[in-house]
Amino acid sequence: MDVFRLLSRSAKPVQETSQQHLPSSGEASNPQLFGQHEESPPTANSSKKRKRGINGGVQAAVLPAELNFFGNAHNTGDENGEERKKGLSRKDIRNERNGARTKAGENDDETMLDTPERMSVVNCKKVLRNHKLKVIILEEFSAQEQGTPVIEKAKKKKRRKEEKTIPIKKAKNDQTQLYPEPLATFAELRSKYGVFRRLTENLEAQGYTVPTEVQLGGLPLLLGSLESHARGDRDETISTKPRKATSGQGIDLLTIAPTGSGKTIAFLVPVLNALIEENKLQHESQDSAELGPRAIVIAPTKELASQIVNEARKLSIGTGVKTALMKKGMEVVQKLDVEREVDVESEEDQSEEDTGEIGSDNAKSSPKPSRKRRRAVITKAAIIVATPLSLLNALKKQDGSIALLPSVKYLVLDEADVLLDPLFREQTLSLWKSCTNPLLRISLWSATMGSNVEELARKTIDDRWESLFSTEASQSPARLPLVRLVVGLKDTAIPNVAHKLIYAATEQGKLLALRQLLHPTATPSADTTPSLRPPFLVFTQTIPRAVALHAELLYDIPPEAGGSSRIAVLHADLPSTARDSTMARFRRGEVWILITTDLLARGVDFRGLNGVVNYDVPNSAAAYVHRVGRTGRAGREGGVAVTLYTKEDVPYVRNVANVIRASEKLRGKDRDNEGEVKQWLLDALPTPSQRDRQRLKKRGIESRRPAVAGQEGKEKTRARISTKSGWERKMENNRRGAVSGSQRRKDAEDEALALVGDGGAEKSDFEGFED
Ligand SMILES: Nc1ncnc2c1ncn2[C@@H]1O[C@H](COP(=O)(O)OP(=O)(O)OP(=O)(O)O)[C@@H](O)[C@H]1O
Repeated sequence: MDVFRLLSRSAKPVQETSQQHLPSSGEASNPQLFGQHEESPPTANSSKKRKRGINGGVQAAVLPAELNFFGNAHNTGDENGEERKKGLSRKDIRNERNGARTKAGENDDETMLDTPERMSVVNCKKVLRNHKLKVIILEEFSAQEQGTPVIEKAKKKKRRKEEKTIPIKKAKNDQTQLYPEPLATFAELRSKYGVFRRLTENLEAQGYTVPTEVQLGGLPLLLGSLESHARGDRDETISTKPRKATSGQGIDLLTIAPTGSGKTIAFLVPVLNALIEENKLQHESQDSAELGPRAIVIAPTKELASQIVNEARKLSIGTGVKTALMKKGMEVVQKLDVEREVDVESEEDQSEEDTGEIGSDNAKSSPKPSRKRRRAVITKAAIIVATPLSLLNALKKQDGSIALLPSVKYLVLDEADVLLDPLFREQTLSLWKSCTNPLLRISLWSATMGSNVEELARKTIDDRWESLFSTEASQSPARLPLVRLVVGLKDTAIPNVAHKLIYAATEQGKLLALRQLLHPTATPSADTTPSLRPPFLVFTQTIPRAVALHAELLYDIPPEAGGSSRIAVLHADLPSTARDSTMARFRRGEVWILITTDLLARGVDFRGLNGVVNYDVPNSAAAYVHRVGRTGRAGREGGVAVTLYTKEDVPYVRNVANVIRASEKLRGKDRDNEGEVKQWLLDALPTPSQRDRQRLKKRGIESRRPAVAGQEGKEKTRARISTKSGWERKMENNRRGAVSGSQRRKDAEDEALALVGDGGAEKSDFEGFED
């Protein structure tokens, strides 16, 4: 069924241009965003300046075999094909490959593998550069510093400051760049890093062929030991020994990588692998629930949190590691103030608890919080995925303090910039501080990260360290370095999405423009930008606007195409079950147009999404990056991002225009006449002041905020979404007024008649006039 034809009222169906590759109809392309069409390394007489990007127009050069690690999405298939012809099963092929690199036995316990092939630093550098990966040590703690009591360190630090010598932390302009050996194939997870067989099999079962950039850069950093990463220009071979999860080595990582680039896998695999290893080391009979949760993943929305849980569960099948979504009524740790009751109750409910993990009915059926007979369902999951508030509520004790989480060794902040934004900052930092394990490893992930967030992360790591080891007697364990991994250009939208910036002048103009997008009347001719086709998301600034837009568009879809059931609205004011069901219907393809707020702007992964409409201009450049990043996931081509703007938005559109321009440059459209944002437009758009930008980020466009009590006239109605003109509204109001007036008069007359009837009770025998 052609969704577009059904949706369109156009007499002439829009013809697809040959360039249109729609993600929902086509095969997913290579999930890597950069590097596939890279030229061969420059020769002595070739220019140093090279054109990059997936559509850079550069002819794909044939790389020497030892460099061509990432063009092998097809190679892998071909090789498999060849080996299959030889009659080898997939498992045989895998074993043979693993065997070729390593002599790893069948036993998963044998995680230290033979030294596999290594890449030279020169090649590492080339590959990292081609894939636009940059790894920097933000904070490093020298060997002499390790194990020194903090008081001494502080004294030393003070002395250094006084002497104006090199501080412990390297100065910003003196950061050390790392060149970790990139992960060429997922098979290397096992052969080079000793990742557990079951985990790699689960990964393989998802059908991924090549690692994305963030995976090829991030996984070696998190799975290998830092000493193994080549530094600077030393051309040495690189050791990639698997690190023992419990040894406390490793790094804290801050990752900035494009939307849809597979960050979830990049943070889940190392955590799961470490937990499987810990499970193996634990005494078999020991109840894992006694340990408490060992990893916490924090995400800003319930939708993203449950998506991470699904991903983690798929990866951990058969590994014994449980993941739970934090839900109301679920307990994470035993809090002292409810301890006695918990002990009694938890014993009573032992059988129930055995199945008691996230999503199970146990969580739902947990009793309503009654202070006296509180029945705590303490989760046995090793990984808890939660929004900041849901976890904080579960940790809150009766006296208002927060219970500690000493068992947690891995803390992951997904969408870290928003979690450390004022909206969530206090909650996130409280949770971070409650993780008191000295071996805690933290990783922060997002597609956008301001320097203030980076600074806050560094400060929190420092403060936490000093508060944990502030006594002279305490000997601090080895301090972990803080590393930053950047993929592509920081704070830029993905290059595989086509952007459209449409001036609609007024609110009514926007509605007309959106209807025009839904039902185009003309065949796109010269315009090479693919048209918007369902399924797509529509973002509004506020919940009332999302609700109003939904009401306005509800009957725009013809009944033969499914009618109003094809369009839905999702926002934070809806009950949890309604949110879940709308998400499920959208994922199943039953809903084609989903109107929402920034609730779905971050992290949520809809694989076949064709487009995003910014009905209201996003509040910041970062918000734009995340909203449009809901399409074009995992390298899929054909996604479209449409932004409508009115004259009220003009002062702020530059933010968006700059992001579009940078993303088109990344795509190779850097000449003025090729891109959506022409130079004349950029010149004409005003640059918002810092204050304006901050105000916009905090409050959005003022006129679109819901009316508050006391607002009159135009102020009150400006946020309204409707195609009706003011005059039509007035006439409608007059009509409504007239109808209700006449109704009132009729009611009054009826009342009067009734009174007359009552008053004449004594005349009840009146039987009419005689003739
Ligand atoms: N190596 C891979 N090959 C193909 N697809 C992949 C690969 N890794 C992840 N994916 C898919 O890419 C999509 C995006 O992944 P994910 O949600 O982790 O992105 P993200 O980087 O977290 O995005 P965002 O910044 O929007 O949160 C998912 O559908 C995932 O299944």
